[in-house]
Amino acid sequence: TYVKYKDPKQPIEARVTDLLARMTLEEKIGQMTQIERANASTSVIEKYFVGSVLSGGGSAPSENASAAAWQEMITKMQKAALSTRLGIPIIYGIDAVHGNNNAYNATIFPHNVGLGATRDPDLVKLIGRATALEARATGIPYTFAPCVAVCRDPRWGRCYESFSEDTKLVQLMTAAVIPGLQGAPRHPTGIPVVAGPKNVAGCAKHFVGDGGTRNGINENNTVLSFHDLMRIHMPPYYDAVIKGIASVMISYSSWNGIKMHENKFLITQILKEKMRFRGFVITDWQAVDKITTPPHKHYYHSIQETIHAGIDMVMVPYDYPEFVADVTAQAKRGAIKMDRIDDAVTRILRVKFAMGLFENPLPDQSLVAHLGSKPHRELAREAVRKSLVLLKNGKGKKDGKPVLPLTKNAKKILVVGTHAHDLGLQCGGWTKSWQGQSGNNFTGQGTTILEAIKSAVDKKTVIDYSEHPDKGNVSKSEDEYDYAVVVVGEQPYAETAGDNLNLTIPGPGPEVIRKVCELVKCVVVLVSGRPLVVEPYLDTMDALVAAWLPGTEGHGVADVLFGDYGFSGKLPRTWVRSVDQLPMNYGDKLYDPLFPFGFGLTTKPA
Ligand SMILES: OC[C@@H]1[C@@H](O)[C@H](O)[C@@H](O)c2nc(-c3ccccc3)cn21
Repeated sequence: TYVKYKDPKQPIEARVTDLLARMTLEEKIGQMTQIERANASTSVIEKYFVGSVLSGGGSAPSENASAAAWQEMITKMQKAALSTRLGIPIIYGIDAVHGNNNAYNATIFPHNVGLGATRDPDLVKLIGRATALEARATGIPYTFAPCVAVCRDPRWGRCYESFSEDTKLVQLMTAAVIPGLQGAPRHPTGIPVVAGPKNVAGCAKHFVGDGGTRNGINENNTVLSFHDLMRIHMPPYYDAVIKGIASVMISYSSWNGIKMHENKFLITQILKEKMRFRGFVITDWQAVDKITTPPHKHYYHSIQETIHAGIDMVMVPYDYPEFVADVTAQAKRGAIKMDRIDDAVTRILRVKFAMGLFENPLPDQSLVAHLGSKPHRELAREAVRKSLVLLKNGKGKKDGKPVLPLTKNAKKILVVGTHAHDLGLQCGGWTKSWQGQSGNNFTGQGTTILEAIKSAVDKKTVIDYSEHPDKGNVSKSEDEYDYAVVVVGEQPYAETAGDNLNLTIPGPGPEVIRKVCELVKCVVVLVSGRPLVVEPYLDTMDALVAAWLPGTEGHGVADVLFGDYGFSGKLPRTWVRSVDQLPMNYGDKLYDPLFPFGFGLTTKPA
């Protein structure tokens, strides 16, 4: 018999309507349920009609799983979903936020703060496309990206996930990366668009005002008038909707004391009705639990509050039996309205049909070679080059001439610091694991800054490397080293673990800077997710480069240090003198930065 929803020639809305009409309450609630892969067995997927599975940060089928292993895992889950009565495919989501960063051997691109420094939307669009391809290489059709936060306080642990403090720059990058990830919309009507099997569904996050919390405290309270919220934090969502974003993730944070996850006014009236967002709204991880203190305290009621507010899909991710039972009970009692459930399921099905998931539910094995591919690494290297911001170049205590670009045929150079030869540190959080880690063998291929320097300089140049230089090996250096490259910065972090009230350069960075730069002409390369307090050491440095979190392609750092390319990056954020000035953003009346938003020295290619 003819089944309309299975017919790809039918209009999407007709397929949605037909399928919805066939669904039982259990099947509808299943579509609203997203569970973590660790508990997504075929029997659970079948029994609960699960609509979506995710990998939480670092959650992979096995240690250093290959693209094929990822695909195998997802295929198994998808076949379970396709075996259910109506055969609705699952949508598998992951945080591919700077490349497909969970996957071993993926290309790790600079985090968003570095992309903001490039001011290059065409580059960012290509990065979106490459990220989509590397996600599809592992069989994943959905990423929880882009983060379109407007980070207004660098003390926020997620500030590096934000393109900028400036709303317009965030909008520029948002409007670029979404068509990269999803494919370009044919017309700007806000209909969810995922152009083909090499694209992925995106997720603009975290709605709204995640980057505006008090003192940058993660998941805290954003205190703003409605007009300031709309002026500073809302515009990127307008661009996301116009570009056909498939989903929007709600922020853990609150606006004027109201938890975003239960804010019906902003989710339903503003995003869905005023802005005509047509995709689905998803919660953050256990965010339904977390609208109460302690979390989960009134879970039954919290479910009603959040779904009533306009939540469509819930990232449960573990308590799915309780979640499904509670939604079912409240739907049967009319405590949760059926037309709310039908709206949620309609939005989810609309995205699944729009992205061709019914026609192509299974991973495409022909794509595995794109994971960490050479062209993507070249693209990432270009992004690194364009993201570095040159903050100081010369006028040191020595002879005051520009120090950069460095000469490639020095007799002897010194490379020092914790971040000179550490792939993990240059990638930052959300890399292979949720929090990231230091070390050189966890994420597969990549080039450290030291390795890049070694391959850039003349083979006759002697390079002394010392992670922690002591007085000894630099004391007799006055005439020994042509220059030193000092690479220091932050340890990896994600979310609340990154909240930081002092923004000092972590030890032993400051002492390494002092020790080496007082004796040798030095270029300091700062690897951090945000501006740090550098004023106390600035005079001792001959040059200072903000490298942000560049990712695996360290060659991009050497490319500009040695003048193969000129420096072009511009600050996407204000560089404060001291945390006492915070919050202080471009456009504020009181604005006295060490380096202003948009600052960046340039050099000519050597
Ligand atoms: O990884 C899924 C989402 C991600 O997309 C969101 O941007 C982020 O806020 C987030 N935090 C957790 C998470 C936080 C604490 C413990 C376990 C998981 C999970 N997630």
